[in-house]
Amino acid sequence: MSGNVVRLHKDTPHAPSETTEEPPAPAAPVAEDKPAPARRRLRIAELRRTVAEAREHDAYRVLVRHGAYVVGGTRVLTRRAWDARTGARYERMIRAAEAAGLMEEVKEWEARAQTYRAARHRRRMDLIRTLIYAPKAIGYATATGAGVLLMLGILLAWANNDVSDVLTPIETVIDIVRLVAYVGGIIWDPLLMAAPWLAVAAVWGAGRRQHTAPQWALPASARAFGDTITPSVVVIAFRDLGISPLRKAIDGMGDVGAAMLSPIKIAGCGVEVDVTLPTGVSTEEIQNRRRKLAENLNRHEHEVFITIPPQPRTVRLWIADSGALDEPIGASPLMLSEDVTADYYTGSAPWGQNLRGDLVDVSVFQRHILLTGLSNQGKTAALRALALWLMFDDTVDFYIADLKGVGDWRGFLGLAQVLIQGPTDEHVAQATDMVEWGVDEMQKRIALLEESGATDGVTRDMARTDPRFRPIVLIVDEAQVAYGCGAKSPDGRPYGGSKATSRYFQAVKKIHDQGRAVNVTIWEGTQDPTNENLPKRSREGNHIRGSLVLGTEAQAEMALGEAPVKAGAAPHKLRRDIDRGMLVVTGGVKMEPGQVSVTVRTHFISGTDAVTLTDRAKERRHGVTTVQALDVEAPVDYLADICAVLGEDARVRTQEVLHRLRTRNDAVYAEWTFGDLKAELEPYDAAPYKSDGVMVVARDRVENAILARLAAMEDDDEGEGGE
Ligand SMILES: Nc1ncnc2c1ncn2[C@@H]1O[C@H](COP(=O)(O)OP(=O)(O)OP(=O)(O)O)[C@@H](O)[C@H]1O
Repeated sequence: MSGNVVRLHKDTPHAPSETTEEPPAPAAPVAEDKPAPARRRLRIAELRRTVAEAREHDAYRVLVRHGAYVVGGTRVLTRRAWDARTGARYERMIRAAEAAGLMEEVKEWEARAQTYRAARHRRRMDLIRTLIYAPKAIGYATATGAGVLLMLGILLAWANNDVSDVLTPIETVIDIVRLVAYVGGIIWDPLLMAAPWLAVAAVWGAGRRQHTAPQWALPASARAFGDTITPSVVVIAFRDLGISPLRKAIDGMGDVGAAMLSPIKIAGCGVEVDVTLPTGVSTEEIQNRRRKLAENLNRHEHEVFITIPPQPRTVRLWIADSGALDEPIGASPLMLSEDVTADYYTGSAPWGQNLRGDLVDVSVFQRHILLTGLSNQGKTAALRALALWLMFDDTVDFYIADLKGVGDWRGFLGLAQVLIQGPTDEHVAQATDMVEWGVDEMQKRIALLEESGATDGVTRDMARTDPRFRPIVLIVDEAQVAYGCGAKSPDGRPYGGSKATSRYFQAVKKIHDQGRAVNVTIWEGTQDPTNENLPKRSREGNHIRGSLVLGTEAQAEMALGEAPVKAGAAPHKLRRDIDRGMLVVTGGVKMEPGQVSVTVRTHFISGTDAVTLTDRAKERRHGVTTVQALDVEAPVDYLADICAVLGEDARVRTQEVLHRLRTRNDAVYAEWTFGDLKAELEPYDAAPYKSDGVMVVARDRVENAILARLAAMEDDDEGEGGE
């Protein structure tokens, strides 16, 4: 049997040019089958595997370790010697300062280098002068020495009365020189032979002290060294980030790379350090390589936080001690004392700890709050923790709508004025009614404040003594249910959405706009934000925005705003299900100048503990009857009422229209005047006009107005968002 074997790759080793019946050699059948690049990749992979296996062998590691100590130690000592004899050190410092953009330091090091060079020049000139005068000086010294020895000899001869003693001192010196030469002759050879070994021992010692071997070859104790965050660990982590200008700059700095770093400070269960970046490297590039940086620092990604401090071209790293973030934080201070008190105006709620381990208190005074996060990560618990503190100020009233309704807020029964619990459209309608009530209350208060002529808004004293100004906190948990509700109220307006007619959204917006100053605030908890379930305008009306873990950076921007996320706030980098209760917060908490967000590990107050606390607060409040179901009134539709009272008449006098409206709904229309009627109809081009000398309302115009309104609502339904 015969056949032609066609080789597609001519560079295949041993490719036969002729017909062959031999089967391929069994030694490398797979490799031979593959094209050259694939074979090369295969070989590289094999090589890597071999190297990795070799690293497992102790003997190989010892060999590499000690070899690297010698090579590295030689490098270290050579550099030291070179530094000691030349201006290289100054040059390096100048390059480091230049790379870090520290121009003041550049000038300082240039001045030092100049001083060093001038001193060296002086020393060299002195040496040359010495060499010129050396023969003469040696001559003088020899003659003087010989003269002194001769004088000594003469004195000796005189003392001993023996003329031969004149030469004794000179002979003694000659004997000593001979002895030294003899001893030198004996030890010179062994010294010559031992010298290389002594040199090797010296460089080996230097290499060992500096850990110049690769990490894998180091003994375990020295390898653990990598867990400690030292300046060189940080510098090497940055150098190996894979950013070329950064690597070049750090290489250029040599062993003074630490000039980029501020002192490394202990901060809670980790350390904090500011790193000034060389020119050409942006803070954003560093943020984008968080995982790699963390790995270079021997940490998990979640253990390294990168923020942007106010100084330009600087990143601030907070690096957790390995595993420290997985340790729970202590119980809430609310659980530790039975005498907790709260003050809406002057106090702040104990919420948790920041990463430095400092307590984080949040002031909720006249602040709207928005907490977001993926489901089941601790949003309700974090929001509830604030209410569980504030309820100890018994001048504060709570109006709560829990649109999940599984009992998370049950403890507030008998404490809150209103507690709506449930996820249906009916519950959304009630929640909307509750928030709209908040708007009415807010407007009443604004009018009252205006009338009173108060100049400092609602003072603490007013809030405590005048029930009309008691702080009101409206809480809507799972607010995405309200924003996403498709149901409409009887007047045709939707509860949900973000349109001009959306009832829940509009009510929240009004409270965001004006509620703060009159002690009407709203706190919302929402899940998994999107533009649909949390409109932009609603997000931005809040003073405190906090986010638990989220899926994407885009969501993080929705939750917290673009600026904090750009500055390093990263709820999307938290770990789902592991970092439960960990919140990235903007506003309301103490921050350093220029800081825009704080990562807070919140204390967890379980449902049972929450009930213990609410029971305690209820005792102090003496029985509040909580309304659990609002009798939602169908909002009045004026246009529809006017149309109805016109009946079959084509035109009806305004006086008659007002009379018929009163008959239809006296509670609403008893006080209506011609002005009210005109104000209602004018925007629809259906205002009363004069006909045969009397003011009338035309039925066709009112009907057209209703049709136009209906069409506008349908357009709204079809259109997008319209925030
Ligand atoms: N601060 C915290 N520390 C540790 N674990 C927490 C913390 N807060 C909440 N958890 C855990 O997370 C679980 C869910 O909490 P919570 O009900 O507040 O989440 P959620 O985000 O409101 O959920 P959903 O959106 O589905 O209603 C709790 O049962 C608790 O086990």
